[in-house]
Amino acid sequence: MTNAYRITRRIGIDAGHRIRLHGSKCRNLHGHRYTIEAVCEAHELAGSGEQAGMVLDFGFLKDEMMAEIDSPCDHGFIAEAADQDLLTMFAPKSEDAGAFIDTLRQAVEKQGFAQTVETALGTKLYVIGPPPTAENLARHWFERLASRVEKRSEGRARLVKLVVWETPNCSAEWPAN
Ligand SMILES: Nc1nc2c(c(=O)[nH]1)N=C([C@H](O)[C@H](O)COP(=O)(O)OP(=O)(O)OP(=O)(O)O)CN2
Repeated sequence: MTNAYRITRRIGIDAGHRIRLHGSKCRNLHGHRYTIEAVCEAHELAGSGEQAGMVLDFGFLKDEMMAEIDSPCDHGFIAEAADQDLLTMFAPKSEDAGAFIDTLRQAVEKQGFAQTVETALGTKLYVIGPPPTAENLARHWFERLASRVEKRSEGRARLVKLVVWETPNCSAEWPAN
């Protein structure tokens, strides 16, 4: 296999979550300062234009990570679609909780996630299918970001890994190789 250039861009977001079925403290509502790293590779660097000599402009990569990760999730709450009790807490008082949750689940089914600020407190809610562990978030954000990297680099670069640091000591990455 031919060698490749590799770049990494890091962003940080603050978000709340809980691991519904966790046997210990992580079933509580709590927050993390997540650090998210996107690793991109290209076999050749851009030969001309403003990205000459680059896999993908770090600034462009940041833009895409902000749009896909920061904008919907920063200072929001990340929930699992099956977490009925939690989603009921977020349901606006004016709306039937069942209908609110059904709408979120349909969006998750259709596009892999749901996002809204039409919640009881008007706060950001981001819903994914599986429990919001570091592993699942790494895979989720990888899948959301991959096509953006390809498009923004005009097909030159590909996202090869997304790493989620949930605490300064704990990270998960997708894919592992
Ligand atoms: N493999 C995983 N294990 C755990 C996850 C996870 O996403 N993947 N998540 C949690 C909890 O969300 C928890 O907040 C983090 O766990 P823990 O390391 O126990 O938390 P600390 O605050 O003790 O972390 P420090 O870095 O030691 O401060 C649990 N497990």
